[in-house]
Amino acid sequence: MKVAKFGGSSVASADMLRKVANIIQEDQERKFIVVSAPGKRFDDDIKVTDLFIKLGEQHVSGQDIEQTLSQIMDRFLSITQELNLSDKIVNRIKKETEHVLNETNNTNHLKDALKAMGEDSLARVLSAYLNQMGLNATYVNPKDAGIYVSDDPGDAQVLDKSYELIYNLRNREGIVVIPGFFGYTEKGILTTFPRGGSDITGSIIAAGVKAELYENFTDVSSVYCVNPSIVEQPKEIKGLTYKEMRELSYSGFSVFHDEALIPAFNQKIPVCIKNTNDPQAPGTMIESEKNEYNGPIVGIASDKGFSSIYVGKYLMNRELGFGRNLLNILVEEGVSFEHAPSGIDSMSVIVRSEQLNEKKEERLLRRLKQELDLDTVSIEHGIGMVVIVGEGLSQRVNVAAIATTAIAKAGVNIEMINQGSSDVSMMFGIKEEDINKTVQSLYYDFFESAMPVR
Ligand SMILES: Nc1ncnc2c1ncn2[C@@H]1O[C@H](COP(=O)(O)OP(=O)(O)O)[C@@H](O)[C@H]1O
Ligand SMILES: N[C@@H](CC(=O)OP(=O)(O)O)C(=O)O
Repeated sequence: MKVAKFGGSSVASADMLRKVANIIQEDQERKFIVVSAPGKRFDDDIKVTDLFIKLGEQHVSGQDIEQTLSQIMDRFLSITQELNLSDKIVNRIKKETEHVLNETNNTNHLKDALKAMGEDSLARVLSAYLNQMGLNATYVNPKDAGIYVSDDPGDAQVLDKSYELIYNLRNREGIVVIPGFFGYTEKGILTTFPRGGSDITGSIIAAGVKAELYENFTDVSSVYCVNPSIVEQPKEIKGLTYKEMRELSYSGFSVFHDEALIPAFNQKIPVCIKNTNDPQAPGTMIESEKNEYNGPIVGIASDKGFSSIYVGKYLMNRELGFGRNLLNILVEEGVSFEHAPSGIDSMSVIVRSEQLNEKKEERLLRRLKQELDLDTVSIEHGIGMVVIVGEGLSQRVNVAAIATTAIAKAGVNIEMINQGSSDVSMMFGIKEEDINKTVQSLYYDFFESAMPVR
């Protein structure tokens, strides 16, 4: 039995849904289908999830919602009409949306209930379409599927008890269509995963039903070794390990959600990234071990939006508990950190800038200075992270040399290097505006030139 998840790009239009239905029909092992909300059909298009978020914001602030509501319904209508499905489906989506808007008082619950409407509605549309094609398919709500999650609106995590419940889905007849992106708390409140979280649902279902394979259908034929928007037609990755993919996803490979690897990894379920537009292509396999080894690193990921907090204090190295006290202040201010390289008398803490605002930053720096009795404290914004990833990378003697040479050739100054506690990645902090040329130069030296790696 396989789980097939179709992302927003795969369910963006009626044409795409026809391809999805053919893929499902082609292989009887594809029993569990997880879907996202309709995504972008073209560059300037708006994802249905973003339209639902806008609808909620307008409703909460007392603005007129009519235009956004009809924009959403038009997206679904264009799909159902082209697929010759009954208008009843869209009428039901509209009624349910209005019900959520009128009956949900808690703003967090409202936001999540609306965010989930895109996936929920699309799952209903797809199962109706599969039925129309003569297939036995049923929509199953995540609550009935057994997906229980923590009480963290917009940031839910699956509860362990879910897996046993999900296993029972194997007894259902026919094809099971489940909306991605959300589950229910033990109190029965609908709660969503982080953005892009339909991948997480797919992995949870795959782990729960103990699938032989989790297929993740998207709009690219494989995971490339760098983001294709930075390097044109980069090399494809045929196979990589869970650990490598998790590092790459966390560091910027948006093709697969980093949190989606864990359920599959725990049950050792292989994941295959495939293209809805080219389903015969082999795609990229993610497993515990790689069969093919094609170089010292598998990929280069990059991300922006980091800030570096620099603290300096003479004899910091001799002060017991300095690091703990510093991190404690961050915890109290609700700021999580990404990396914390340290020297003898100094330490930098890299955080995601989105966690800060002017007031919080001012308070944080003041508290650090006073409570840690620092000589200096400063913050730099606009930091980008470039991460090279590959199992066993730290044991290869000249990987760091190739990387730093490539970065130097791009004329870029390295602000921070972190070999990482893992054996899998090496990280470089640079200025955000230098990301593209850094990645391009690294790509060339690691993947295009014949420089030997020992
Ligand atoms: N290294 C990479 N390999 C492949 N795609 C990548 C990579 N990095 C970023 N992407 C982007 O990820 C996109 C697919 O992810 P996403 O938009 O979330 O798909 P979906 O709509 O299926 O959920 C691709 O279109 C591509 O632009
Ligand atoms: N629709 C949700 C969840 C998701 O996974 O979407 P997509 O498959 O388009 O990345 C979002 O936009 O966040």
